[in-house]
Amino acid sequence: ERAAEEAAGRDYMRNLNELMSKARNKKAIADWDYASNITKYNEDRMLAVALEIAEDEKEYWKETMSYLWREYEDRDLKRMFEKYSQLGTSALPEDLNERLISAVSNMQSTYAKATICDYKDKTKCDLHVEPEVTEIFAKSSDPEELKYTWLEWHRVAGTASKGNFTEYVNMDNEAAKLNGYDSVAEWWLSEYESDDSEDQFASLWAQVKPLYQQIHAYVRRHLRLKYGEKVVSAKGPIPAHLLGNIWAQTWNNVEKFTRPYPDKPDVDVTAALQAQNYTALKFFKTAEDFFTSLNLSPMPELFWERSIIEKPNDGRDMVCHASAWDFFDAEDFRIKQCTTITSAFFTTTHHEMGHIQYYLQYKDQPVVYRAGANPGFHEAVGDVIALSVATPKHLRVMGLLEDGPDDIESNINQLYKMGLEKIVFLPFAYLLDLFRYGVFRGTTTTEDYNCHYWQLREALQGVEPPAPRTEDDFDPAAKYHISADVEYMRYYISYIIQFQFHRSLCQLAGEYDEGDKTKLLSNCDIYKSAAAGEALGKMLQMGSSRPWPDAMEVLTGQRNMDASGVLEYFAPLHDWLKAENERTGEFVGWEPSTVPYC
Ligand SMILES: C=C(C[SeH])C(=O)N1CCC[C@H]1C(=O)O
Ligand SMILES: [Zn+2]
Repeated sequence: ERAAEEAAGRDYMRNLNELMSKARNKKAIADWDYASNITKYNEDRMLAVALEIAEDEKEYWKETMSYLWREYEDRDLKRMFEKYSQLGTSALPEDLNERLISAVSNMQSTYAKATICDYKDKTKCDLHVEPEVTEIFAKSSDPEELKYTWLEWHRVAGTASKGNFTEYVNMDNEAAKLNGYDSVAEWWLSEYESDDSEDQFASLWAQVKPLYQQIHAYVRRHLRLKYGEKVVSAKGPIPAHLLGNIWAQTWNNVEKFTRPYPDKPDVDVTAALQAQNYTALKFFKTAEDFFTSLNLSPMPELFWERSIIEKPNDGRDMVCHASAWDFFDAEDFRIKQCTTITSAFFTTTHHEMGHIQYYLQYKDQPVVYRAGANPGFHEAVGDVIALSVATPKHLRVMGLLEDGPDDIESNINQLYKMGLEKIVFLPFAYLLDLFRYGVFRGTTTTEDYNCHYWQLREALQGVEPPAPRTEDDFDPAAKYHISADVEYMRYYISYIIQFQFHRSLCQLAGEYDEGDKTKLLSNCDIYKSAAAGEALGKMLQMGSSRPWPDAMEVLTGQRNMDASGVLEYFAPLHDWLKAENERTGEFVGWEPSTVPYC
């Protein structure tokens, strides 16, 4: 009897995966058309398609729940039913779903259309966050210009979305409850398939916090030397507008005037890329070449035809924030990004192509399994490749860096550059969703959004706003992912596990060996390693068909996330920073901010 039931369930599931492939394809097309050309027509069509598909999914769900899948013996079949039993936002009554979709698309279009006037030329008022504001933060060292730009961007892109954000939180929490969760926080956490994910995340932070505090202290000292102690105090948090990035999430742009050994030859990768006439297309072809050097998949013809790799100059409004898209038909995969020729975008291109590679590797899975083993895995694929590309060894292979000394000082400089991207980012990524967990759970109310956000920014990141803030401001929405309802803990996890993946791949490539001090993890390049490529491909092909510890085990032999990879990679830098901060007597950590923001 049960066998017959399961056989019927198996047939049903095959059919449902086909139906869902078509539905998700239709939705992806409508979402893509809106994101790549924000017009009323495209917004209305995106909404109509989403509501139509939500109604279809409600029907499928009733049928799905009529099967006795909880008693099935076939674990795989049971897992598929379990995933489909999560209806998501389609569980909402149509009117509430419409309010949810509208609130998010209003925030998205506010963010995409937001412009500010130039500090030096107040008649030039068409500056977007990409590329103009990003470029100002990369190049300016005028504290007044940076403060003005920071305040204006947070006004036009943050404050403007406070109302829609509250509507989105209320609607999304309704959907969470209809899916059996207390709030969206628990729903997002369920993606990590452990009952103690929050504790795991906190334990990871405890492991890396000492390293972060050392690099924070070192950078604050050099910013104080540059801007003076009226602008940068000796023991307080660092003002957020001086760190080379509008969100202070990575600090690469302060590297050139804060590096440990300034007289060692340095490579300005951006200048080298521009000098060698790199184009957006060449960024993509170079990234593709790395993946094929590992015997992984090339980009399909359709990818080159349908991707948008540069900001169109037809004046349209679009979502410039880089993204990679699966159209769930096993053929159509695209990237949309407004590439500029900088080392940051060279890295981003590898990051986005990592998503596409994951889509390609799991494209033959049932559509319900076409996702990362957990959201952090999807963000880690491209970054793992970029860790090899960023090594002096690989940059020389590419002709972007002349030969130079491979001495200790150069290695510390290299680790410092990587630390400004990878260590610095950890508290930022962690706090962004600690903030939203609090909002979804109601421990942060509409009256204290901004206060709680800045309390977390000070407590974990040791940064403070460039000027007083009030609850009339809503600084969180000035970050794309908050305005676009994109979960962010995935990046925090990615920046931890990518070093576990990197270590295993380097061992497989013969580029690293724990006992061999001459093979530094930070100088490993897996380029052209078939062994590494095969192991990576095996993990990626699994998609979300198994719990993520099974996928991690396939590549690393480990079944848990831990900071051992990142701590091993940066160990020489950690030692150097501790000695340097002691030598200079720099206070490690920070005293409370004196800027009013609550
Ligand atoms: C490049 C993407 C698209 Se998935 C991105 O949003 N990233 C990649 C690094 C962290 C995060 C960010 O920009 O905030
Ligand atoms: Zn990504």
